[in-house]
Amino acid sequence: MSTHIEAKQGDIAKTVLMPGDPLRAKYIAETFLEDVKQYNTVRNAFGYTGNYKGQEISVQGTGMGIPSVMIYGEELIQEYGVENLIRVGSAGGMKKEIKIRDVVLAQAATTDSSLHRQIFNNQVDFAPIADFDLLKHAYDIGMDKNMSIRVGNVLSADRFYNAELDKQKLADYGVLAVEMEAAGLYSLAAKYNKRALALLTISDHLLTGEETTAEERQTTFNDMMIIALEAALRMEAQAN
Ligand SMILES: O=P(O)(O)O[C@H]1O[C@H](CO)[C@@H](O)[C@H]1O
Ligand SMILES: O=c1cc[nH]c(=O)[nH]1
Repeated sequence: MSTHIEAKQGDIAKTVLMPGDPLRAKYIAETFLEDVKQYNTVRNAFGYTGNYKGQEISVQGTGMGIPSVMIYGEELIQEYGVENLIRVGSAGGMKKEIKIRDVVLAQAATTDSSLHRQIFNNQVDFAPIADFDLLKHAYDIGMDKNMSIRVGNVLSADRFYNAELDKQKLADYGVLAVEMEAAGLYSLAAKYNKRALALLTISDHLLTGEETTAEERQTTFNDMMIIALEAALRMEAQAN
């Protein structure tokens, strides 16, 4: 048991899918996994372990924002020996080439969080990046399945509501989408020499104001979940 997770040692798999929304964790477990056991209910941050095509995989809801995802990431790595951390989140599109329902693979994560200034004592602006193997597997899987995949930089914003932020400048510099956790997850993976990737389904668009319907969200979120699960299988095959 760790501070925020009540699982016993051995209850959590080496690869964990990490949605912000705990109900998305429940949905993934119920829809895609077999022989599911729930290992966490603390703070309703639901956590499950089950089998996907014979491979043990866990799903952990992380809550919203860098502070929250870093609590779960830290405990999963430090207390439960997790190796692969795969965020499956929603994001807002920031560039006109990015369409609602696209799945963005966050190759890097820019942030307005002070996280890296604190870690590196203001010496550098650290660039948090995805694990290349995870990224390549996810890209290959998405392309093979003819899914609408985009790869690039995202913004991990500290505030969901931030009228002051110059989003146009970020878009001009190639930032594809905004979400709230990837930079923290990537930095944690770098610190502990683990692997992390954020897959993000575009649920709304900051330029057009367009939003997905609940039904569309479910179908496209499924695409992202399938990519994450299949990438997890490839990581396990690679490790063995
Ligand atoms: O859908 P999730 O994974 O929670 O991700 C996005 O949604 C939340 C904001 O509504 C933030 O956590 C953001 O990163
Ligand atoms: O953080 C987020 C997530 C989805 N959509 C947004 O606009 N921001």
